[in-house]
Amino acid sequence: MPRRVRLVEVGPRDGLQNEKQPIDVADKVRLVDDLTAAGLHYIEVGSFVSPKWVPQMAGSAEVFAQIKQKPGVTYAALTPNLKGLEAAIEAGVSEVAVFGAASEAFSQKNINCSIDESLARFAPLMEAARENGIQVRGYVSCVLGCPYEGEVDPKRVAHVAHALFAMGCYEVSLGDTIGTGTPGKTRQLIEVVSREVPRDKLAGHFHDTYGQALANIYASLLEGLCTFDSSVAGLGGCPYAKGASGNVASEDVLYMLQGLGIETGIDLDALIGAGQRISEVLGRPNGSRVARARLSAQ
Ligand SMILES: CC(C)(COP(=O)([O-])OP(=O)([O-])OC[C@H]1O[C@@H](n2cnc3c(N)ncnc32)[C@H](O)[C@@H]1OP(=O)([O-])[O-])[C@@H](O)C(=O)NCCC(=O)NCCSC(=O)C[C@@](C)(O)CC(=O)[O-]
Repeated sequence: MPRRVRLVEVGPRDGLQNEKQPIDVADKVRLVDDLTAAGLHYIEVGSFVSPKWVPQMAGSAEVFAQIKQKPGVTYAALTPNLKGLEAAIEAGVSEVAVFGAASEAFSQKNINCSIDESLARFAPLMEAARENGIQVRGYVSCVLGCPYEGEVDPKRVAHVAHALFAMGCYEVSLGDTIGTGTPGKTRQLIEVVSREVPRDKLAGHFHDTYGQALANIYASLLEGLCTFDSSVAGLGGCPYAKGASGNVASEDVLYMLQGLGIETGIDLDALIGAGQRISEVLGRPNGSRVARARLSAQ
């Protein structure tokens, strides 16, 4: 079991990208600033993708311009291609993420190209990122199931994860996009993928659609992973995975890690405050069970 875990907060991006209602730039900025104040060291702020595909992320450059960036904290963005990277550089972003999939059908639906084409698209992005001193993280979606193809062979995940790692992604986040994974399958997946990418270069990204996310994180901890993506108040879903609920709530992950005596450097009360504020802005119940329990006990 690791002594310290790194939490990658994806709420402002993965969480908000799926919202139907418009969200003001000021509310997004407040969310990121609240997360910084809660002690997060890595915040995925937005994405530079086609506004026709994901309209909610269209204001990402303005959000980056207005957030208060604290030294030592990484403020990252998703970029699907060179055009996205150029927009991110223009907005002063210092770390980006590329996103591929282990399923052909999901790759087509999400980024309008095959897996091989996506990897070819990432190559010039990686080169330009290197030239500009920008670190690149990689995502693989559908690692434990695909909304269009069903079961996904772990070897296919390992192939894409290895390709991303080999082209220069410093870390590869394994996305259970539709949350169908269970702890045994998660352990098996990590066992297979870690033959191609070292465990300390892998992260877990679990959606909680089937209520398995915390169990899957625990299983991943047992397998030696020590980086996890999560979303404050359990915000989110995926625009290209119908019915997918949010990422596991950051507050719930933090509570579990604290119970295991694992350090993160994050203040749970401040995080609960951030999650409650954005839930009220969105007019929806707080998706964190820990937050709901704590707030109802006040
Ligand atoms: C990848 C594309 C652009 C391909 O979309 P395309 O239509 O094949 O792209 P294209 O190169 O043919 O260009 C078409 C138009 O898009 C524009 N365009 C092209 N690139 C960009 C860009 N970067 N920023 C802004 N505009 C762009 C381009 O300029 C052109 O504009 P037009 O001439 O028609 O006016 C599109 O499919 C897209 O934007 N997809 C994004 C989908 C997305 O953001 N999904 C959610 C994130 S992934 C996720 O949530 C999963 C994850 C990471 O959390 C892990 C997990 O849980 O699984």
